[in-house]
Amino acid sequence: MRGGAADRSGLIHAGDELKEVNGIPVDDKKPEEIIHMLAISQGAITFKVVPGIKEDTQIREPKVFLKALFDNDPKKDSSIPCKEAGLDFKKGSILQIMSQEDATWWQAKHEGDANPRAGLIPSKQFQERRFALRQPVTTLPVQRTMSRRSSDAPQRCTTESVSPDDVTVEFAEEFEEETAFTSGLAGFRRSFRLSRNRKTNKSMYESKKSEMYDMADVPTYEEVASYRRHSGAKHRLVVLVGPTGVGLNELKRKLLISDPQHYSVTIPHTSRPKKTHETEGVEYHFISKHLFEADIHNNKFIEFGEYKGNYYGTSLDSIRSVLSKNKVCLIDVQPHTLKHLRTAEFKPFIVFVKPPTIDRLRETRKNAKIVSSKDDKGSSKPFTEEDFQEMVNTAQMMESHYGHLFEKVIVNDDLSTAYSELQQALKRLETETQWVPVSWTHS
Ligand SMILES: Nc1ncnc2c1ncn2[C@@H]1O[C@H](COP(=O)(O)OP(=O)(O)OP(=O)(O)O)[C@@H](O)[C@H]1O
Repeated sequence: MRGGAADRSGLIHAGDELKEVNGIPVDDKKPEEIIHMLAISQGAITFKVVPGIKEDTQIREPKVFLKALFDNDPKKDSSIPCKEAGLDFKKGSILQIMSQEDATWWQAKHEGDANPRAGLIPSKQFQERRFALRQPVTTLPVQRTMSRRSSDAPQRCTTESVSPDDVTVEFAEEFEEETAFTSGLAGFRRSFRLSRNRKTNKSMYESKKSEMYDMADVPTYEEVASYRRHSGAKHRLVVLVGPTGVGLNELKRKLLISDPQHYSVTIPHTSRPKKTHETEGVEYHFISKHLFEADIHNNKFIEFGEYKGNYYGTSLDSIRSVLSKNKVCLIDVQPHTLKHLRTAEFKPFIVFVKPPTIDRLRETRKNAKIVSSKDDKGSSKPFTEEDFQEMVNTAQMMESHYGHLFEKVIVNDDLSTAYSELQQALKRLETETQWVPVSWTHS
């Protein structure tokens, strides 16, 4: 093992031929017998070896760090050659790779670990292969969202594709207007309300077919490098993800109120006519349906939906506009959108907001209201048992399919605790070094 006693001694190498152990010839012995001799010997061990060809290229190779995208418990791994030599790690652990010589078992240690001894980890290829064998092709529950769009609508706007968390975007405009607050933060109330409620048959949403392929990916490792934002550089995009009603808007609202000069949200586009009290670029960017469709075609929207025959959407340029003002841009999206945002340009910091247990939801949300999916008005109503259950189930599904993309998980039990956890995480983001995909550090 890299960093183990033999490696550190510098005297014994892979490829050496072992002739004797403690003066006992081992030419005729099986490896298990030699291992047994080693296991029962005490104190210094003497080897007689015929040196093989020395390979020391590894030492000069640059350090490689990988972020683990799955949990690994060698004790439960029946294929590992030696459980004691295995490295235990969790999703999100940063591993320093010490050897990739073996196609099946790499050697690695936890980044920053003072112990130089490496442990065995499954190689990327091996992990992918055994995961594929373990997982029979799963048939995901088919959820169809009824679309009101006309047949000539842009192709990407289809709602016929299916996914485990088949989603709908519901633009609850009336509700947004009801909850309007001070004009300085006006952008906030115009954000999309994202409804992932399967009960609804009133909403329209583009659900990219590629979402199905997300599920086919086997999350193994991602090569990462350390990154620290230098002063004056654009902020990382802050992306909140979570089930409907979990409190994404509430958390965003609190951040905006806390420091409107520092935090901001995007201004959505719409193809609906401007109302008399509205101003272009304040509530929305008002564009024609024709232009909206052209922009959809040109992939200008990160998310878009249709409501009462009008399009609403969040454009990539609206994110760029906030970031170029040197502000922290807060957005909340459907999880399948994440992969489109994971670019060197946006360097998204993805926060998963998770509901607490159902008992705690009952206690904490007694007086809270959720946007109703049962009527067209988007009016708010108290949470029901069904809402709580759905919130918990959706959260589980999101975590199991997209958990490897979340850099921070916050349980929204007590609101002020969740908020201060978020605030602290965002502070650290601006001051501390983080591990990000290596490709983000090349640009
Ligand atoms: N920790 C909490 N304790 C009590 N009430 C909360 C908590 N977090 C949020 N709420 C309340 O729950 C309701 C729904 O919150 P919010 O609108 O922020 O959810 P959301 O995730 O944005 O939902 P949607 O996706 O439907 O827009 C609001 O009334 C909010 O005040």
